[in-house]
Amino acid sequence: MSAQRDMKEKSPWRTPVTIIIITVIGVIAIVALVTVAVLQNKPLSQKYKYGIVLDAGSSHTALYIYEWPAEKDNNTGRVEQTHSCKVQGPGISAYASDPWKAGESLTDCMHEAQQKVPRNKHEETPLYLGATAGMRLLNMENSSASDQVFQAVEEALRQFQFSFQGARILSGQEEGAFGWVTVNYLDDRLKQGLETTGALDLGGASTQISFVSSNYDGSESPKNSVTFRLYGNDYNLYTHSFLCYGKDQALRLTLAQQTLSGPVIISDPCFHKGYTKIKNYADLYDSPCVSHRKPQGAPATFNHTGTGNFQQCQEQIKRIFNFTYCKYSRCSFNGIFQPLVQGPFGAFSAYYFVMDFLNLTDTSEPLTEVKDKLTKYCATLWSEITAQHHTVKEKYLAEYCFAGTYILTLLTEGYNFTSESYSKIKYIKQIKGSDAGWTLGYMLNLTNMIPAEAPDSPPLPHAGYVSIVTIMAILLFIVFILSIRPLWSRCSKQLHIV
Ligand SMILES: Nc1ccn([C@@H]2O[C@H](COP(=O)(O)OP(=O)(O)O)[C@@H](O)[C@H]2O)c(=O)n1
Ligand SMILES: [Ca+2]
Repeated sequence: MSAQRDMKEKSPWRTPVTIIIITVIGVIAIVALVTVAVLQNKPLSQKYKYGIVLDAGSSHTALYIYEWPAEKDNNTGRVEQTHSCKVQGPGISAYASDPWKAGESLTDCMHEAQQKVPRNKHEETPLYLGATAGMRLLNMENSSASDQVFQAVEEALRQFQFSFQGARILSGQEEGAFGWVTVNYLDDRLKQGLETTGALDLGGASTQISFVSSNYDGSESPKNSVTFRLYGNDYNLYTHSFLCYGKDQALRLTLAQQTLSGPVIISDPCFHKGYTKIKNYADLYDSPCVSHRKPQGAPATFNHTGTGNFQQCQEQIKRIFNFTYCKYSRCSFNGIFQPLVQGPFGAFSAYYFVMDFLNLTDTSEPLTEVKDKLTKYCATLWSEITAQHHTVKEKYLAEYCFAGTYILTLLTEGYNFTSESYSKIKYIKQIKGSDAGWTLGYMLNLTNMIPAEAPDSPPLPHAGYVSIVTIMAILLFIVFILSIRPLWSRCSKQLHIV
């Protein structure tokens, strides 16, 4: 017994200094464990990647900068638009006779992009330019002029340090499908496999409609069908792009059918009473959408005069749609197949700009009321309109009655939206800070940022992992304190005795 006691008393564990050292080491070890566990799993939130897309539209070019977290596997982190820049001047197709100016026009926005993307990221940042209906029309009309515009634009873009990936014309199908991808990606509908939103895009020279229809398998009109496999879900998308049915070309089509006989005065119900302007026949017919209809022996100019009548304007617009032939089970117009519209829709670009200007974006309002309001707007005298909106450019201001009427006619007569399905349209400019349009979908596709299969989800989200490690560390600490408590009390007793 006494020998045993001697051994215990001589044990180094029993000296107060040792116990203090063990306690301090234990506490440091636990604090270190928690710190390492938390830091190792903390997302490296400062590291981003960037991508730049130039949307060379028929009326103007816009630059978009996108950003996404770099640490996510295969770049599957959320992509967001961080900046946009509107290029001064017209779309690149307007520089056909002066191609180098098309390249030059982009430099201001490109310099802005240089400022916005961190310098050390420039070389690795992909830069794309996609051109839409304006260049499609120029290419049809004069393909060498279109090539020269592309040459000039490419040369200008290569001057920058970004990783230039090329400039090209998007097909109408691509334009429609990528617009649909953008809207559904931003709404988080793809990742979660939710019901998708259709996309309605109204440009100046073309317009796109894209949606998933449960009773459409793509076989009836394969050229209107695009299939995607995204996050493990298959989508069979109906899409169509109507060239010449963007709002600026549709206005030409509408006016052209009123000038068939080459009159000197045109009384136009789509323009306000009191509006009158001398216009050139040559300018009106300077587009492949209408050039073949130019009246023979027409005078050089005509007097474009408004009468401000929504009903008659709608009648004029209806005449630019051909409903007489359809070789499919059902058509929208001009013999183009279209299943019945289905589900919610997002309407963006000029759909939004026009309806926002007219205060008609509230689609919970009955369609009859929307038409009543537009009837009143169109009937307002031009002098009153200009007085109410003196900051808006006259050319744009003059066209809102036409544009609003065109939108309602295209949706209800062209695409067959009913008062019920119309209420499922949302006029949108942006979703969560990113513009609705084809550019984001285009970049996501070219950078393979939407995987075909659903990514393996981690067993626990980051916050859950950190919580568990913290709880474990606290429990370990409590167990540790409890285990050294007897040693501490013995130690203090010893100190007392000493
Ligand atoms: N603030 C704005 C910006 C554009 N817009 C119109 O939106 C349309 C944009 O078309 P776009 O240039 O993208 O032409 P596409 O190549 O897509 O046919 C044009 O008709 C513009 O006039 C508008 O009404 N208000
Ligand atoms: Ca566009």
